[in-house]
Formats: sequence, C-alpha cells, structure tokens
Amino acid sequence: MKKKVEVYVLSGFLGSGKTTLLKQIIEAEKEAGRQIAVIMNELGKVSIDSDQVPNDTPLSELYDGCICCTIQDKLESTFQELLLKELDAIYIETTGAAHPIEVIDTIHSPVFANKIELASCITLLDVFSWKNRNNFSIQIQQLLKEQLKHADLILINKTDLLSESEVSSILFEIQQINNNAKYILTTFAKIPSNSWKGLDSVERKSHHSLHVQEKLNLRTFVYQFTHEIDLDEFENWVRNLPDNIYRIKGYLKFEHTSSIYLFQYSYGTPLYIKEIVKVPLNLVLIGENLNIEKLTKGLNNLENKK
Ligand SMILES: Nc1nc2c(ncn2[C@@H]2O[C@H](COP(=O)(O)OP(=O)(O)OP(=O)(O)O)[C@@H](O)[C@H]2O)c(=O)[nH]1
Repeated sequence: MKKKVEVYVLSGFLGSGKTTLLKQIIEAEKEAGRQIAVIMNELGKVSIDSDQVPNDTPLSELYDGCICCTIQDKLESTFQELLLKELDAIYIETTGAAHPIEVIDTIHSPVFANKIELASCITLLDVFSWKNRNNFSIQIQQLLKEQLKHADLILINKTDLLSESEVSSILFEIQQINNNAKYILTTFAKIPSNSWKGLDSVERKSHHSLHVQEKLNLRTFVYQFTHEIDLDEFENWVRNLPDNIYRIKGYLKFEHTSSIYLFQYSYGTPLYIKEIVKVPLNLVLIGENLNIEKLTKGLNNLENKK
C-alpha cells in the first residue's frame, strides 16, 4: 500500500514564529531529499508570508478566513489537489487565530483516511506575549491555552526577550496546561533537525470552540501605500498604536532609501528587512475591535506629510 502523506500542523498565536520555523523546516526537508507542500492560511485577503516559501515548494494559500471555521471546505479541496502530487509531507501554517483541533479534525476526515496521517501538531509560544497575556481579551487568553493544550510539540520561543528565570517559570506554567507534549526552548524557532518528527500524539479531548468570526473579534485590515513615507513619522505612529493591535506585517518604502522593506511587528517589537524584489506596498494589521477609520486616517497622514 502507498505510504500515507505526513501532515504537520503549525499552530501558535499571531507573531509567535510559525513562518520562521516553517522556513527552517522547508530547508531541512529539502536537504533530506523529501517532497513537501505547504498550506498557508491568512486571515486577510493578502498574504505577506507566502513570499517566504521558496518557488520550488508547492504552496497552497487559503485567504480571508480561518481554516478552522470559515474555509474548512477549502482545506479539504486543497488536500485533494495536493494528493495528486507525489508528496512525503504537507505542512499547514494556520493563522494565529486558529484552533488547532478543528484543523486536526479535517485531517482525520474519512475521505483521507488511507491517504494522509497527522504526524504532529507543533505549537509555538511567544514567551513575551505570554508573560503579558493579561493584556489580551479573555477569549484570546483561552485560545492561547487551547493551542498549547493540543500540541504534541511546544516551542517556547523568543526566549531571548526574557530572563532565564522568567522562561523557567513560564515553562512550569505551560506544563500545567499540557504535560504530555515535548518542549523545546528556542530563539527564532531554531530546533534540532528532525526533532518535530516521530512524536507520540497527545490525547485530544474536549475543546472550547473559539471561532474567529464568532467570538474572538480578531479582524484584519489591509492598507495599500501609494508612495514612500518618512521612517521617523512611521515609527512614531507605531509607538502610539493602541494595545488591541497584535500584529502588523507588510511592505514599506521610505523617503531616505530606494529599497522596499518588509516590516514585521509583533507585540511591540518592530523589525525591518530589506526586500530584493518589487512588491506592492501592502500593510496588514491584525487585532481586536480595530478602529479602521482611525487607522486609515493615521496612515493617510503619513503619506500626505510628504
Ligand atoms: N526576538 C525574537 N524575535 C523573533 C523570534 N522568533 C521570531 N521572531 C520575530 O517575530 C516576528 C514574527 O515571526 P513570524 O515567524 O512571522 O511569526 P508568525 O507566527 O508566522 O506570524 P503570523 O503569521 O502573523 O501569525 C518576526 O519579526 C520574527 O523575526 C525570537 O525567538 N526572538
């Protein structure tokens, strides 16, 4: 009988490091000569992370909804398409708002029973946002716990942002939530090769359903810049953002340079990476109860201050 395709689910809240991990996994799998495909799910209508996947890796992108609720059917048809290829593994990067068990349910659908198997659910935890989790709504705090509870492997990531003792006490807290998973402390999601494979699956019991549209109030907003902006003014705008914005990613062009920059912001930490290719200047903002009017005004101001 044909070997089943291994399916790995990458879970974790917005900005926890899923794409950072995925890039390393793709490289490792390529070196091992394995054929893999990637499914990326984005809450909004545009994807920033898909540029991070090399062109020779089959990539299916599911936009504008969370796999676990609004586009579960699309996930099934994506599996059907991918299964026409000769693959060893499929990696699914869920949105930060996804509940892993809903994705896992689709993998266990009878339609695919002899074709795919869940290899492991890997959850990344951003220790810095976990430490400050009381700033999140109760629903988001609940989601963070659910993402941890159903993981076979937990990467306690961004350990560079806290002291050793803070990380140890977080590890202790996490073990109270899921005592069966394997744990790895990481920075930039660096893990030993193959450490995500061959894990025992945790027993998945009841879960609290937390769907993006129904309870979380997580929304995305995409702003498209038409021209370059001033870096200092942009940074000032970022500093004054309200607490309900958890994640920003997108492409920006600044007045002092002709290059385009990938801007990454997760929970207070901004990062700029020079881009080589020409891309539309889309900025994606993700948060709860977004005040779109105010955000648009602020961003318009940055463009008009030229
Ligand atoms: N300081 C620090 N930054 C990290 C670490 N891991 C990832 N980052 C940064 O955190 C930001 C978010 O990382 P991503 O890998 O894009 O996170 P993600 O989970 O894919 O984000 P979403 O797709 O929005 O849910 C990026 O700027 C990363 O470079 C870490 O260990 N330490």
